[in-house]
Amino acid sequence: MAVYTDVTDADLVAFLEAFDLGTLLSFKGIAEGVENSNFLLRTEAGNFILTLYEKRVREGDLPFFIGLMEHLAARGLSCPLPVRARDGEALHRLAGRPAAIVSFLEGMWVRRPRTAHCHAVGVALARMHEAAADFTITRANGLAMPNWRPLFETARARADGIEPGLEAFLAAELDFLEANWPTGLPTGVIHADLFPDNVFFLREELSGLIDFYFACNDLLAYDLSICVNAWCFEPDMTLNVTKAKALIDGYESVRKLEPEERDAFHILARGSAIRFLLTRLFDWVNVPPGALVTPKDPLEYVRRLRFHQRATKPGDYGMEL
Ligand SMILES: Nc1ncnc2c1ncn2[C@@H]1O[C@H](COP(=O)(O)OP(=O)(O)OP(=O)(O)O)[C@@H](O)[C@H]1O
Ligand SMILES: N[C@@H](CCO)C(=O)O
Repeated sequence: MAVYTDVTDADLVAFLEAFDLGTLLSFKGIAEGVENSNFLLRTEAGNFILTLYEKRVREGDLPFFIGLMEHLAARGLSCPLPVRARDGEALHRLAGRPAAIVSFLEGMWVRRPRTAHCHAVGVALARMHEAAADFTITRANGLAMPNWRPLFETARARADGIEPGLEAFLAAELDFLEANWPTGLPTGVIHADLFPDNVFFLREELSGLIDFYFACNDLLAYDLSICVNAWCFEPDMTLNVTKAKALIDGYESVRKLEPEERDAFHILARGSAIRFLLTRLFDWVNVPPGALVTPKDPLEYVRRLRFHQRATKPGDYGMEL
C-alpha cells in the first residue's frame, strides 16, 4: 500500500499547470512502498513519479532530500531528478500534503539478488558517498544509535509476544552498543535504506537508486553494513560470505575502507541490524486498524543480529585481512 492520500483528476490538472510538462495523459497510484503516496504520471513530456510526503517525513527535511537528489544527479549518479516548476521550486502542495514530481527511472528491483548484484550495489553506494561529499546541506540521523533505546521503550512491552525472551535480548544488545559504538570513523551523507527494493536493474546492469527519504549524515561504513544486512543474507538467515565479499569489494573499488572501519564492521552491522529490527518491531505492534500495510518481519533481523554477535573480525564478512 502506498496511496494514503487520494488525488482527484481536477486537483492534479491544476497542480500540473505550474509545470512545463504538457498535458496529463494518465496517472495511477503505485502499490509498492510504505512511507509516502506515490503515483505514476504520464504527460506529454514523458513519465514521472509524483510523491505526496506523508507523516513520517518532516517537512523541514524536504529541502535536504530534494537538494540531495539534484546534487547527486548533477554528478552523474542515476537517481530521481526533481522537476522544478515555472516558479523555480520543486516542492509544492497537493491534496493538503507537500508534493514533488521526480523523473521516472527505468528498471526493476531484484527479488533474489545474486553475487553480481551485490557487487554492483557496493560500487553504487561508494559512488553515492563520493558524489555527496561536497553536498552542503546536512541532516542528523533521526534513527542513529542514541535514538534506538527510546524506540525500544515504545515497543518493549510487546516484544516477548513476538518471540519469548526478545525484550531482554534487545535490552542487553542496546547496553552493548551504547558502550561499544565506534567513534572517529569517517562520516558523510548516507542513503540509510539501500535495500533491494530501492535499487533498479535493467538487463543485469544497475540502472538507478531511489528512495532517499532516510538519507542523513552518519558513519559511511554504517551505510555499508546496512547493505550487507539487506543484500547478503540467504532466506535461511545465514550470511552468504561470497555476496558480502562482493558487496564490500565493489564498495572498495571506489572508496577504500580505513582499518578502523573494517575492525568496527561487526559492531556497525549489529547496529544496523537492531535499527531495522526496532523500526519493524514498532511497526509490527502499531499497525493502524484497517491499514492495507503488510508489516515487515522483525524476526528476520533478530537472526541477523545473532550472526553479528558471533562475528568478531573483518574476515567473517569476507574482507581480506
Ligand atoms: N523515480 C522512480 N522511478 C520509477 N519508479 C519509482 C520511482 N520512485 C518510486 N518508484 C516506484 O514507487 C515504489 C515506491 O517508491 P518508494 O520506495 O520511494 O516509496 P516509499 O513509500 O517512500 O518507500 P519505502 O517503503 O521503501 O520506504 C517503488 O518500488 C517503485 O516501484
Ligand atoms: N527497508 C525498511 C523499510 C522501509 O524503510 C525495512 O526493510 O525494514
